[in-house]
Parts: sequence; structure tokens; C-alpha cells
Amino acid sequence: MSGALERVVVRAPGKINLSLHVGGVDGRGYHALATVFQAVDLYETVTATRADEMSLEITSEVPGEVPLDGTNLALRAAELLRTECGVREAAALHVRKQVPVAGGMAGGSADAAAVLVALDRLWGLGLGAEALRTLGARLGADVPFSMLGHTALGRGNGADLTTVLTHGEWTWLLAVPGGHLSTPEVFRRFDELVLAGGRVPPERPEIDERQLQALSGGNLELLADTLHNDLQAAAFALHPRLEEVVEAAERLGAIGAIVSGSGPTVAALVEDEAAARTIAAGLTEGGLVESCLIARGSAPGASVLEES
Ligand SMILES: C[C@@](CO)(OP(=O)(O)O)[C@H](O)COP(=O)(O)OP(=O)(O)OC[C@H]1O[C@@H](n2ccc(N)nc2=O)[C@H](O)[C@@H]1O
Ligand SMILES: Nc1ncnc2c1ncn2[C@@H]1O[C@H](COP(=O)(O)OP(=O)(O)O)[C@@H](O)[C@H]1O
Repeated sequence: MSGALERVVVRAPGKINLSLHVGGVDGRGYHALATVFQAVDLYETVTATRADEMSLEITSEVPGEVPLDGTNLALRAAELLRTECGVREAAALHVRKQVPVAGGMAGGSADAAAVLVALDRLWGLGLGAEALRTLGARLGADVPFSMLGHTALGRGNGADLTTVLTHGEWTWLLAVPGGHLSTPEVFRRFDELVLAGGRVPPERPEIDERQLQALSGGNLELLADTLHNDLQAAAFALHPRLEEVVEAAERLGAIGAIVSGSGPTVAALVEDEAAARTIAAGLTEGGLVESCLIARGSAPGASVLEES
């Protein structure tokens, strides 16, 4: 078989932050981070089909409004690739969403990651993983991680990645409390809280080495003990029910619970799926959350599922 591809299907995972340590701000307004990302098996699936002009269609399994215009990260990723590589061709993009929207789980970033990988194949650009991650970093600090997947340490603004060794699989109950949080707004509130507390954020934040030990040794209790998010207090301040959701998840049996990234999704570490279902039932009956999802980590990064 030869000739150009007509259709490429790629999926890319959402993520949670097992720890997120936030430092000072650089000249571009980005905070220095030391974060441990874990990709989970909730995927954004992009189908890119050759077409005369660019278009976007979204089918969502999760609630939440996503823009369909040129601000959508899927279309921005396509435009970036066309501009950078001088591509004249176009594609019809279809995105199937499983990652909660504006929930601190990088669903939009996963869309961008999947589009870059899909169009690189469809248009025969052959850019390779590293060049695609560099391009992805221009669309958002979380995009390179969605390409890499698994579990990784993120430094700089989150885009400088090193894969972390893990042993076994982790089960997460993801509680979606409803309401969205804007990432820049949460970082702004973090700055205000730091200022009000008279603290000076570290120039180069550090992760807790015990978390790496927990991951490489498959130690559930130690991982729960090292879950940490410097943005959590800011997210609590901006979302009325969020603190209650974290407390309730722990009370209902989670080994540990934390706001993922800038929130408001709460990631609760559980023993197994039965425990996850019990906690989900308790949170839902209590009217604390809009929905709950069960996910496993780590999951692979952006990968081609089909091409023809
Ligand atoms: C907080 C984190 C943790 O993984 O994830 P989310 O909660 O968004 O999923 C990320 O740092 C978000 O990454 P991402 O959502 O890609 O951010 P971007 O689009 O690049 O940046 C949006 C805005 O967030 C702020 N920002 C982002 C990253 C960073 N290291 N410092 C920042 O201050 C900046 O105000 C920036 O303009
Ligand atoms: N393809 C996309 N999917 C989701 N959100 C998108 C997308 N493109 C742009 N956005 C905008 O980005 C914001 C953040 O979305 P998302 O990536 O889902 O969450 P987060 O940054 O909290 O991880 C949303 O409020 C939405 O308006």
C-alpha cells in the first residue's frame, strides 16, 4: 500500500498532579513548578480526516462548555502546525471528550497533543516526538506531558519532563464537584495568599523524594501521605464546596484525596474499584458532586489508534 493517509485516529490521556509545588513567577508570568504528573485512562480521542478546509466537531461524555471557534486548543494546535510547517492542507477534526472540562485534568491540552500527533501523521510531516512536544509547549504548559504520558516529573513551567519509575497500577476516584476554575485565576489567588502570608515562594521548588519512593515501590500509604498541592488553598478559596469534597472523600474511605492541578476535580486514591464506588455513592448521595469517574494510572501518552 502506498500514498497519503486519509484518516488518522489518536488518543491522548488526561492527568492528575500527585504533587504540585509552586515557586516564583518568571518574566512571562509563569510560575516555576516542581510537579509529578500521572496520566490516567480517561482519553480524548481525535479523528483527523483530510478535507478542503479546517473544521471541528466535538462529542462529549462529560459536562461543560467548550468553545468551537479558533480559541479551541484543537484548532489552535492545527493552526500552529500549519504555520510552522508551511502546510496548505486542511483536516476535519472530531474530538471525543472523556476528561472533565476545565477541571484541572488537562483535557484541552490532551486535545492539542492528540491533534499535533494526528496531523503530523496525516500530513506526513515526520516531526518526531521531541519536536512535537516543543511545539506543544507553545500551546500550554501541560501539553508536552499529555504526549509523554505515564508518570513524570515536570519542572520549569511544567513542560520540562523526566519520566518517573512506577511499580503497579493506581486506582483513582475522580470527583467532579461542578463549576469550573480558571487556571490563571487560581495562580493569581495563590500569589495573593502568598503575599498575605508574608511568605517568599522558592525560586526552584522541590518535590518530596518520598513520593518517588512511593511510586517506584508501589507503596499506596506512602503515596497517599505525599499527595500535595500548593494551589489547593487558592482553589478552596475560589470554590465554595471544594474543601468539603476533599474532606468527605477521606471520611468515606479514600486513602488520600487532593485537588488536581488548579481544580476543581478532586483525585481520591483508593484501594480498588469497590472502594471507589462506595465513595462515589456517598459523595453523590450527599449532593456534593456533579459526577464521579473511576480511572487508573499510569496511562500511555498520545498514541495512534488507527490510520488508513
Ligand atoms: C495548573 C496546571 C498543573 O499541571 O494544570 P491545570 O490545572 O491547568 O490542568 C498547569 O500548570 C497549567 O498548565 P496549562 O493549563 O497548560 O497552562 P497554560 O495554558 O500554559 O497557562 C495558563 C495560565 O496559567 C498560569 N500558569 C500556568 C503554568 C505555570 N507554570 N504557571 C502559571 O502561572 C499563567 O497565568 C498562564 O497564563
Ligand atoms: N479542546 C478544548 N477542550 C477543553 N477546553 C478547552 C478546549 N479548548 C479551549 N478550552 C478552554 O480551556 C479551558 C480549560 O480547559 P481544560 O483543558 O479542560 O482544563 P484545565 O486547564 O483545568 O485542565 C476551558 O475553560 C475551555 O474554555
